[in-house]
Amino acid sequence: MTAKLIQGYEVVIGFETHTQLATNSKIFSRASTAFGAEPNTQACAVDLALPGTLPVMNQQAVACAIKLGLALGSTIAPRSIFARKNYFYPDLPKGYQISQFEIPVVQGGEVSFYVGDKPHTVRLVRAHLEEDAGKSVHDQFPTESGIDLNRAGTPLLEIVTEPDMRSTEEAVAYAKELHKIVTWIGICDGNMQEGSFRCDANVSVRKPGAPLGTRREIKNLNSFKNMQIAIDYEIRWQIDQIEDGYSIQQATVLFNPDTGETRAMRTKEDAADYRYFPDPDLPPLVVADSWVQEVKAAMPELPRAMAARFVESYGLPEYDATTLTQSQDMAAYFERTAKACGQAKLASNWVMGEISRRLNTEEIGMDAVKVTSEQLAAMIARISDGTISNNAAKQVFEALWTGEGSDIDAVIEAKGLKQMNDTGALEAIIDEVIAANPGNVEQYRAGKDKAFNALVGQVMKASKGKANPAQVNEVLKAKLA
Ligand SMILES: Nc1ncnc2c1ncn2[C@@H]1O[C@H](COP(=O)(O)OP(=O)(O)OP(=O)(O)O)[C@@H](O)[C@H]1O
Ligand SMILES: [Mg+2]
Ligand SMILES: [Mg+2]
Repeated sequence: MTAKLIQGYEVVIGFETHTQLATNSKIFSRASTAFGAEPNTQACAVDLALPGTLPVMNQQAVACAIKLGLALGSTIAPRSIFARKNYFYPDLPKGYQISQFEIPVVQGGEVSFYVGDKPHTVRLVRAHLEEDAGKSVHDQFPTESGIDLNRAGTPLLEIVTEPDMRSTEEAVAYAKELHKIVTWIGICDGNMQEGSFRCDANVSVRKPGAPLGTRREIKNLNSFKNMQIAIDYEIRWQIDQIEDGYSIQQATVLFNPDTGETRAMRTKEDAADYRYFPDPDLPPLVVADSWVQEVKAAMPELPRAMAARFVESYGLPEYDATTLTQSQDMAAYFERTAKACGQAKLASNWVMGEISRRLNTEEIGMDAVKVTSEQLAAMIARISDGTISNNAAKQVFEALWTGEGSDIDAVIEAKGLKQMNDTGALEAIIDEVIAANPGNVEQYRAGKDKAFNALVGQVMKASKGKANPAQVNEVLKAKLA
């Protein structure tokens, strides 16, 4: 792999992503995981590890891990172990976090994606189940910090990659692909603002061919935009340090969105500092193959498989298929439209074009789309049967989107958008245009294509845009021959 160098340095990036699993209750207790409750109303005795309580594994969380493993071609460990990761922090009243260390439930696998039109693959090391900690609240009280333990015990799947990424673009593309997959298979709601999908980017730089440089880990990047700014800044900062003669210290750094800079928070613990040991309260996690098969049978079709099918069965270009499978909603909408009108490429053009453009400008999702797939299909049918032109269709679409009309034929009628399909009337117009533009006619006969286009323009204008351009071409050519 040839990587782009920055000032003669190669960039190396590895990701740890904490995905909050979409379970109703916590990983080891029955407390709710709903977001936004009053502070400290959703942490029970188990989440706090009060004496006499015991954690009980949430089966749903394990099912989520199995799904991810199946989606990414990983090995699902038949037997994995929970460990205590010991550290002190005010939002961790137990003094340890239950995590998986030596034997995680998901091992290996890979994520494949495109950067532009170049395919990339990032290998996974592992994905392990763990509980989240609480939250320290620093902006509620002027002189004190608060602790909110609602998040304590929320199930997380930490997905760890090999240090396989070689640029910021690649890292962001990886994160977007992973985000797409975890939301697609329904194990995570993907809400980055609420912290459901938190990425830590481990960044180092080195001269090509040199051993790996020392990494600094940027914590909790909560938007793709911030991710890009933070990694870019971190790369520059590390190169500047090295060029100035300093060495890089392994550290955990925070990104400040207000300044666009990263700043060291603490020097990084090594695994040994956590004094990991198997949690005596939890037996090994045993996943029978029959369970894996059961989950597999219920897996939805994955985005890449779906894209391949769109190419195969609808004859779509690769680009269309990849774009349409950016989200399940969009893919489903496309497919309903294509099936209903039998014009897959036209359906794809409208979904990727007009529909996407309007969703973007109005900052709404597919769930709030204002033209139903039935309406779009009916409109496309009117384009392909020659009732309206593509241009007229834009006006129909506008009326549907704004709610001005809902029945396609009624809108076409009311706006007078019907294409002229009466050959006699069209011929009359063309005769008039030919008579009125002898100059253009002469030029066309002398071999000037431009003059022909001018005549087509005149006919379209005279028909008030209702002539069918293909038909105009045909009749005009015949008459001029
Ligand atoms: N030299 C390096 N440059 C960039 N990334 C690296 C380098 N070495 C390791 N990494 C990446 O750093 C990440 C390390 O994650 P891992 O969970 O194994 O350990 P950790 O960060 O020490 O633990 P913790 O979960 O406590 O943060 C991996 O994604 C790995 O690919
Ligand atoms: Mg980690
Ligand atoms: Mg880490």
